[in-house]
Amino acid sequence: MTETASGADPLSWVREFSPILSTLAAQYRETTPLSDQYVAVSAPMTPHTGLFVETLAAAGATVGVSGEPGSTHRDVVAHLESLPSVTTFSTAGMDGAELKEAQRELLGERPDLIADDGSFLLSLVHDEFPALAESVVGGCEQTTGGITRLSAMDDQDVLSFPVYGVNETPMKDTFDNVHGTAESSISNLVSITNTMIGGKTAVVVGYGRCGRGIATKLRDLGADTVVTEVDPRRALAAIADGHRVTELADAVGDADYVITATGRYDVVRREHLEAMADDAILTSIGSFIEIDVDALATLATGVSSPTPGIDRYTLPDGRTINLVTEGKVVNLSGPASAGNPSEVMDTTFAMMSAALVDLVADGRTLEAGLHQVPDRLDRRIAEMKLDSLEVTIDEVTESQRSYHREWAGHEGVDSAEE
Ligand SMILES: NC(=O)c1ccc[n+]([C@@H]2O[C@H](COP(=O)([O-])OP(=O)(O)OC[C@H]3O[C@@H](n4cnc5c(N)ncnc54)[C@H](O)[C@@H]3O)[C@@H](O)[C@H]2O)c1
Repeated sequence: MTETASGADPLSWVREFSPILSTLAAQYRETTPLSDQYVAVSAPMTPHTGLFVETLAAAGATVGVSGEPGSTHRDVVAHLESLPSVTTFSTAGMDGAELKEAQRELLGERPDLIADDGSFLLSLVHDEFPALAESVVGGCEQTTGGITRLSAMDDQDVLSFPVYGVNETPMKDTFDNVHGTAESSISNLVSITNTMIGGKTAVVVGYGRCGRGIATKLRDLGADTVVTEVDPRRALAAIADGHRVTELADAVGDADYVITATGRYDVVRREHLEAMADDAILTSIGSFIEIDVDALATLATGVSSPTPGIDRYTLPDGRTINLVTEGKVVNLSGPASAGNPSEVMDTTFAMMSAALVDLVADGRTLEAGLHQVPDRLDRRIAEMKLDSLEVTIDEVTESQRSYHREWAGHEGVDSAEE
């Protein structure tokens, strides 16, 4: 992982592309909306997360941060440790068990608010610290995988406090998941493998927000794209968008790349690995749980590392499968990975900051459970982004508003084909 020279501010580059967080930090410094709040943050320890933590500190919060395996930037940890109101609880190189212990230690600080990525802290606090969960004011979650777990917890009525689903906001949905993830995943895949996309066959597993963005951009780069799905509507959308759709077991035999984007467990399993084309490049952009790496290790007769970020597994019949970044998400776990583009993380972390401030705003009383972020916050972040781009847009007129408010007495036919 590339880091800044010792002594340099590791956030300075991303700061230049993060006008919304900078504006919010300046506003929050005046109003200190999070004074007296302890915020526990769990997120990949990248420069973007560093800026988010700085913004919370500017808002008056005391902040504790833990990262995730494979994506911790040591210089960011050192920078955050130098801030008076910030403590880091994880270090680069920690494995899953050590990280969980670090998260327990972080929860030992009795946070008022939790900002999560993957719902690791939010599920841990409910699972192991139910008394503490009762005292947490609220939380927010920025990933699809995290929202899946939180939805299950909400359905089972186990959430003890309100949580804003930042992942479900139009801004996150449209820019981060579709464009940001696709751009950063493809650019990381290309730079780690040093291969050309044009003319290759790329199998994209999962045609949700990320998968659709990735398949579309891969095709724009000249790939022959094949999509696999479990949802018939998403499969139809992929066909209508011009991709081939088939079952994964059929698709892998011709694949130059297999790219998972589901957030689901064991999506690429032994039967797929056994049928995979010789020299296929296998990677995940959704989560480290999607490829059954243990099955690959069991099948293989040997493994080598032809270049940083690639493990080449040799199968008994001589075929090889190239696993990228050990099956961990490619845009965060490669030797030089920095995650999603700064401009995208700027709006996502701005939304996370605004959601936390909203949870403790005067008079706010939200019931325990998973909540949509209020549209006013999403619009505000979008407006700030447009302002930063110096782009202006039209406004809805009063006559348009009143036409759509009135439901009786319309003349003529009001059909979709008017
Ligand atoms: N790497 C990143 O920077 C980054 C950024 C955003 C999201 N993500 C992650 O990417 C994953 C996908 O996110 P999303 O927003 O696109 O989710 P989504 O729910 O919109 O899409 C997931 C799709 O996968 C499909 N799917 C599920 N199981 C499948 C299977 N076995 N085979 C084929 N398709 C299957 C679903 O039907 C769905 O269409 C999540 O884990 C999310 O956390 C990663």
